[in-house]
Amino acid sequence: MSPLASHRPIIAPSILTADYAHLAREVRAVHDAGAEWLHLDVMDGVFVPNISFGADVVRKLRPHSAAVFDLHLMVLDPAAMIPSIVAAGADRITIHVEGTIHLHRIIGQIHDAGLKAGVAINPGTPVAALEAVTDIVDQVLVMSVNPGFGGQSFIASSLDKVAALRERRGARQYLICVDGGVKPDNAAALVEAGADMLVAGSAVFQGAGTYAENIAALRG
Ligand SMILES: O=C(CO)[C@H](O)[C@H](O)COP(=O)(O)O
Ligand SMILES: [Fe+2]
Repeated sequence: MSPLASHRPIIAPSILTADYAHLAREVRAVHDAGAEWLHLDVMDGVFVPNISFGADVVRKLRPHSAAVFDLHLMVLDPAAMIPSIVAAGADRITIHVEGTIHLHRIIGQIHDAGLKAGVAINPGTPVAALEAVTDIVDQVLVMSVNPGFGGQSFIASSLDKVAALRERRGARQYLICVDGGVKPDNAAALVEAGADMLVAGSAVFQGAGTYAENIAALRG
């Protein structure tokens, strides 16, 4: 069973596909449209073949939104970056299993700063890679596209990973999150399989309806 009181998924719009020329307006708009979380993708051009933004942009956006700032660090060796991301106003920080050889230590670093910590796995990484830290993390993130870009197609085998994580969770309290290619046509199946939080970039910012309609469509 989900650790959430009800199994209404948290929707976290990813600003990767928002209008970068008007980011403050965009983050206000999705929060007003009903998104409780905002997903901020930090990319270093090394761990992934793309560069997005860093702590300075997060800090500038912070006064424009009361949403939970959920940072997804797609960077190699995130330890050095974490203090500036914390100071910028992050609420939750997710790092990649594949991005560090000191996973346990960095989760502790995030917790010591008073934030919630998450761990992500790429499509090519099995759920078993999370096993040693699932008792200390607040969320796990299943990447359902290869990280680096918005607007990619959902990788179907991610659904099995979500189901496996729910199966393994037992009494632990971590949220199961999914990121990449999440659309109204796969959101219900993801929630049914056990997803508590859905990241959605293009489905929200480039969907057919208003932001409120696009978010409602994901909640089904
Ligand atoms: O981490 C990410 C990419 O690496 C993004 O959060 C993700 O791609 C969201 O965009 P979309 O919903 O369009 O796939
Ligand atoms: Fe992301």
